[in-house]
Amino acid sequence: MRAHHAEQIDARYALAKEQYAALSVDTDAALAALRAIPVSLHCWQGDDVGGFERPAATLSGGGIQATGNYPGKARNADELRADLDMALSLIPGTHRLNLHAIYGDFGGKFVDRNAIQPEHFARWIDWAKAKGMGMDFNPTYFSHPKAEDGTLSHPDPAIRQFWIEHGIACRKIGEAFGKALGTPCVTNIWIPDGSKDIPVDRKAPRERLLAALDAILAEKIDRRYLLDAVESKLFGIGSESYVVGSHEFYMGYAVSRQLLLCLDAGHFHPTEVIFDKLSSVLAFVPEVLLHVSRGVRWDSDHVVTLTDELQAIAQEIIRGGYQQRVHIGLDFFDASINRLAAWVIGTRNMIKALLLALLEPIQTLRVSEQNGDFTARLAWLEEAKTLPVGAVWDYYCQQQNTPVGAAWLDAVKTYERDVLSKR
Ligand SMILES: C[C@H](O)[C@H](O)[C@@H](O)C(=O)CO
Ligand SMILES: [Mn+2]
Repeated sequence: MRAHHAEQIDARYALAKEQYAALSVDTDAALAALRAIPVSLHCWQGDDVGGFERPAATLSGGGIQATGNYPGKARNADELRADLDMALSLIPGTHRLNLHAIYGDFGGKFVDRNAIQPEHFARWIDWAKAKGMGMDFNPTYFSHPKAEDGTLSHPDPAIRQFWIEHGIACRKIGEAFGKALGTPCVTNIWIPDGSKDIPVDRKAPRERLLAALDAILAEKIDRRYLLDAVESKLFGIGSESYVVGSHEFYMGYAVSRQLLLCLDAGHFHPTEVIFDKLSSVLAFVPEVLLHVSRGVRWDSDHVVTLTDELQAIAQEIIRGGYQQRVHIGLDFFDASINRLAAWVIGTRNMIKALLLALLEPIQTLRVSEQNGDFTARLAWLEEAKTLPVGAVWDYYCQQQNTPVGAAWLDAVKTYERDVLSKR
C-alpha cells in the first residue's frame, strides 16, 4: 500500500517535472538547490523561552511573551533535544539549531550569564555534530534580575559591564560551535532596552549601547567560526515609546562595523514588510540574518504561515542569488498549540516558500520585464501560483524520508500521547 502511494507520488512528480520543463524550470535542480538551504530552528519554541538556568524557569521581562498553556513543554535540555529530534524527523532537509544562552546543560548548578562557557554547551555540540547540523547562538538579555530596567544601555556602569561580559562569553561559545561543527555560528545580539513612556533623553542610552557593543565586539574572531549579528525592534511590551536598539541604530552600526544585520519580520510597523529591505540592506552589509516570524497586531511572534510576505522573502533570496549571504532563522513562540507542531508547521512553510521561489518561471518573468511587457510579467506571476508545486513538494518530502502531506501530524499526535502527555 505504501509502495503504491510512493509510486503515485513519483508519477505526479514526473508530470509536474514536464509541466515545469515547458517553462524552462528544472525541478531536479530546484530540489538540489533547496537541499542546500538550511533553516535555523529556534530552540525557544520548545519551552516558551524559559530556558534551563534554574528548574522551572520561565520567561520574564524583555517585552516579549509566550501566551498559552499547552501541556508537555520541555523541562530540561534532554527533553528539548528529544522534541527537536522528533520535529526534525518531520522536516525535509538538513537544518541548523539556534540556541539561546539560557539553554545550556548547567548540571543543576546556577551559572550566571557572565560565566557561561563552551563546556556548558558541549552536549548540544555533540548532538548537532551527530546530526551533521550547524548551530547558531544568542546572548540572553532578559529573564534576569540585572535586566529589569535595561542591559547594555543601562546608566549603571556595573550593570552594563555585567552584560558586556555576557556578550563576550557568548561570542566565545559561538566561536566554539563554529570550530566544532565546521560552519560559522551566527551569534545575534538583541536587547530589550527601552521605555514605556516618552523619554526625555533618547541620546545617552544609544551612546552607551554603541560603546558597549564596541566593547563586546572588540576581539576579532575568525569569520570561518563566528558571524556577529545585531537585531533591532520597533517596540515591545513596556517599551512602546522608545527602543534603544532601533532599526536606524543597528542599520548604522552594522554598516559601520560590517556586521550582519538581523531583520525580524515582526519588528517593524504592522504593515511594514522586510522582503523589500533585503536588496537595499545587502548593498551595504556583508550578510543578513533573518528572523522569520509573523506579526499579528502587537505580537511579533506568531507561527510562520505561508503568507504573501513569506513567499516574497523567499523570492527575494532566490531571485537575488543571496543564498550564501542570507541566513534564515525562525523566531516565534506559541504556547497555545503543540510546540513541536509549531516548529514543523513554521519550518515546512519556510521551506515550501523557498521551493515556490525556486520553481518560478524566472526566465519568462525576467524577459517580460526586460522587454517592458508588464502584462506578460503580471500574467506569469499569477499563472505561477497554480503550477503543480504540491507534487514537487510531496516528492521532496518522500525523497528526504519525511512524511508526505499532513502525515507528519499523526506522528506528532502519537508523540504527544506517548511522551508529552506524561511530562
Ligand atoms: C528570544 C529572541 O531573542 C527574541 O525573540 C528576539 O529575537 C526578538 O525577536 C525579540 O522580540
Ligand atoms: Mn527576533
